[in-house]
Amino acid sequence: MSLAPDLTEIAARARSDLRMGVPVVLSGRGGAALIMAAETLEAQRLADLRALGGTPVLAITARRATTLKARAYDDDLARVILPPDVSLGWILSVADPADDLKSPMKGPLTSERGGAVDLHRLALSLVKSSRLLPAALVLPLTEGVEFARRHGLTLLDTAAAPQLELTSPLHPVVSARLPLAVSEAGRLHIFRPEDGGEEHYAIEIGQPDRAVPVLARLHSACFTGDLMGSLKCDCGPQLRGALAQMGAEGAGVLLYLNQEGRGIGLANKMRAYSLQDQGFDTVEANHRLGFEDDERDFRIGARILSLMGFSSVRLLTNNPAKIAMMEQNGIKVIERVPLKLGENTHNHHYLATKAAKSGHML
Ligand SMILES: Nc1nc2c(ncn2[C@@H]2O[C@H](COP(=O)(O)OP(=O)(O)OP(=O)(O)O)[C@@H](O)[C@H]2O)c(=O)[nH]1
Ligand SMILES: [Zn+2]
Repeated sequence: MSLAPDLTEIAARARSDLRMGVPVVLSGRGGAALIMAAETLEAQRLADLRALGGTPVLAITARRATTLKARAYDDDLARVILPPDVSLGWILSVADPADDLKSPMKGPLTSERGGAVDLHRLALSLVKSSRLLPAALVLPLTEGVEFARRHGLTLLDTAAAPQLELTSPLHPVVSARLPLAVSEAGRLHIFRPEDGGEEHYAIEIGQPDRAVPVLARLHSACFTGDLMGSLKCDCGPQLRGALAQMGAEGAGVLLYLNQEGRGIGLANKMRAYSLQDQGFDTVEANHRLGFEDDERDFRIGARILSLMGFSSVRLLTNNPAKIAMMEQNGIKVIERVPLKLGENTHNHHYLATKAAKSGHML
């Protein structure tokens, strides 16, 4: 055992740096690069980056590139070449679709073609998992180790692990009795990832028999719906409805997964809401921001169920992707239990879009 952080831990440090606007050095088989998140970039750091010379690019996802009509030569991402007089405002307007309709012409944007893109791809996964806008400045470096040491920057060297797994293993921390309105026999369990990231919770109702399928719900955090009573989605009524059903049956498990906004974070979800006010639906808004429809990692839910000793569930959901992910990750879905609650005039279109575009069962 070493006192030094392992790669997953260094990746977690890198995410904190990117959120603060501090650059990170990536190194791998394809060379080395200095990266910065577009969202947290400051004018002085952009000037410092320019002073280093070389040719930085702005890595964006193919989703964002489609909206911007930039060529994505690298399948899932595009490397947009910075104009010689690049400004902070230009970078932010490529990264953030907020003003796309007001000032549509950012280009024409020219994309880089050929060469290795592993580090660009890693940069985008890091900014995405930092819950920032999916856009990163990437400047190739001739040498990474000494550069990182000289500037005191985090160095993430993936040469030994090109397929770096950014989802960290989870461990139970504590559980305690929690009497609830739906059942006095409630218990709250806390699970913490090894990399110090967001904790996830499980509410166990009663004492479900591990040998039979348990009534289960994988609920993704929705600050607006769960706590504020937002009418834009159905999360609050679904959360309370699922707990009520478990209380009525006397047993169940509800996972409260901190994957706000289908995994894009609350700030990005609010960006998506602004785009929805400009006329885009929930899926289009995610795409314009540069995200996939759903960025959640449902392996987390499957792992928590396994850690709690459950191997088969009666899953409360209308989402076929959740069922597929459970099955792929070792949890048998014996039955789908529909959960249709909370439709209103504000979320009618949102629910219809989920049915039409994400295959939700009505
Ligand atoms: N990005 C984005 N996320 C949203 C939007 N509306 C709600 N959400 C998030 O979507 C998630 C809702 O997840 P779930 O309740 O698991 O819903 P689901 O995937 O439709 O599946 P079931 O409810 O099980 O059928 C929460 O994390 C919400 O914060 C939106 O317009 N955009
Ligand atoms: Zn919601």
